[in-house]
Amino acid sequence: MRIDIAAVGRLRKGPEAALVDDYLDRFARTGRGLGLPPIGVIEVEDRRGGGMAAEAELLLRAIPQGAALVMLDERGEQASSPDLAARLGRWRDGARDVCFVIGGADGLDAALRSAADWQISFGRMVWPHLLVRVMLAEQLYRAATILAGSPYHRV
Ligand SMILES: C[S@@+](CC[C@H](N)C(=O)[O-])C[C@H]1O[C@@H](n2cnc3c(N)ncnc32)[C@H](O)[C@@H]1O
Repeated sequence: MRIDIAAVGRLRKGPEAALVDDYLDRFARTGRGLGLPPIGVIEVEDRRGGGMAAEAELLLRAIPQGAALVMLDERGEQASSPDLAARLGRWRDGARDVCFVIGGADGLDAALRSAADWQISFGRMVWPHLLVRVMLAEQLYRAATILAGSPYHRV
């Protein structure tokens, strides 16, 4: 099984990068005992001004073939943390790769979004993609702690 975050844009050194690294490290440590691999980060950047369609093409080329696609979008399902944990456990038990996709400043191309196995929302407001990467990393760590039965997540 592979777990990746595929994102448009480069996360440069700074507070967001430090937080993402911290949560991904914590996920790797917690996940070791659960049969969950460390999370990979795939970044794409369209330098030719091709917009969302060009970004979508770059993302599709970078995303592991056959992975379950979870798109981050404000119009998606407002899932709960236990929902995410349960799905993560099922992908693991089914040895299914999974890739979480975060768009750039313009968002995710509609055609790409329609290819998603699941679209999840962190609320109806729009967040900057760098903060979404931090929140997703924390939610994936939280999901691992739920699967581990550790007290990090309070019901
Ligand atoms: C700045 S937003 C994109 C612009 C936004 N789609 C719009 O139409 O204004 C960048 C990316 O962050 C993610 N994102 C932003 N807000 C989100 C939310 N509330 N829930 C889930 N993902 C979100 C999505 O992947 C989005 O493509």
